[in-house]
Amino acid sequence: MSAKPFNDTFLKACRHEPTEHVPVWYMRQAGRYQPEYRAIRAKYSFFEMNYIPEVCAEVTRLPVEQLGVDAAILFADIMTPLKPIGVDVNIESGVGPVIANPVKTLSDVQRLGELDPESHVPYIMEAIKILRQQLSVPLIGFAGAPFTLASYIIEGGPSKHYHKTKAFMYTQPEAWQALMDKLGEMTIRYLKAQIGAGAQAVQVFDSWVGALNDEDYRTYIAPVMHRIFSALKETGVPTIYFGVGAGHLLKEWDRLPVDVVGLDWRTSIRTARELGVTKVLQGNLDPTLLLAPWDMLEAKAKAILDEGTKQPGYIFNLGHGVFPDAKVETLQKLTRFIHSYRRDS
Ligand SMILES: Cc1c2[nH]c(c1CCC(=O)O)Cc1[nH]c(c(CCC(=O)O)c1C)Cc1[nH]c(c(CCC(=O)O)c1C)Cc1[nH]c(c(C)c1CCC(=O)O)C2
Repeated sequence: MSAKPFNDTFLKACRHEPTEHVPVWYMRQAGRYQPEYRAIRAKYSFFEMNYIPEVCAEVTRLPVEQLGVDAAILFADIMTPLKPIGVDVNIESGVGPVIANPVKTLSDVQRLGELDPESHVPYIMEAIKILRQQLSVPLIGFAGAPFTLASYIIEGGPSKHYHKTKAFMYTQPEAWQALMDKLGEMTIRYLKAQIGAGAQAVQVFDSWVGALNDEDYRTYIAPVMHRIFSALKETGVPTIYFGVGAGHLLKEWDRLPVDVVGLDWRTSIRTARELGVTKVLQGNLDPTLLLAPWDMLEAKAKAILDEGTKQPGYIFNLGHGVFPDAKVETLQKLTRFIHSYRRDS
């Protein structure tokens, strides 16, 4: 049991409530920039780290203890629930997810199974239960969103332009719909199971949905995202929606029953507010700035804090994940700076 009092700053911000300091956590706060992570990773494959709840919990706790952030994010991958439903995926270091049996047709979609979290990913629920005993900050669960998962399943790996994915969407509407239904249902089950096990907030990563224009987003994606966030609303646990290069979709996102919108580094908080986004905002320091001189990094972080804290309900984060070449010391210093920040007026 942790002796520290529980720090609920992050959860308060998710609920639009004022907080004494600005809560901060970092996407990819567990990863290769940490020597301790690299040492553990040297012993296991990515999914082995996932399968052993004690290892998963240790890697999840590492950045909380090392950086002093206000939330933990479960150590897993957006691909984790796809393996048990029949996607032959591997995580290759420096590449990302690689899929041996990409989906090409409706029958490929129909072959994908239904996720039963208790029997398919019991290790995830076990890791969450262990972490809830150990952590004195909230634990964020997460999942990939249907478009982003579909992009890996259809392309077979990382992609630049998502040609195959979009061609599939345009030319095989019935199969696309079936895939969205299946992945939407999987996401709901997976996140509800994480919440049932103790996750105190959930983030849905739609990293690559910015590849769609706003009309296609409305047609092909908004309905399934609506279904997911409506289903999660019943749990009362705060939800976060994040995407990269998705600034043009923010008006659509503001209509979803989601609590927090995660901004990538391209769209400023001011722009999001000017577009009329009313949700709690999370973000969005360009992660490359972690490599810049400290004075520049501090000035950019301060400018973001000045914008973000204009109203209650703001969470500091990076505008995408920490890169492997970031320094632990820089993230420690940044975290201290965020915590010491107070608005001038
Ligand atoms: C698109 C996406 C993936 N995975 C994820 C996303 C959405 C976020 C984003 O846009 O970055 C989400 C993710 N992946 C991982 C986490 C763990 C929690 C955390 O943020 O600390 C989370 C939340 C661990 C991981 N997932 C991965 C690593 C690196 C694995 C290793 O040690 O080799 C980690 C720590 C692998 C992975 N998995 C994926 C990619 C692009 C990569 C990175 C490729 C690389 O740089 O090696 C798919």
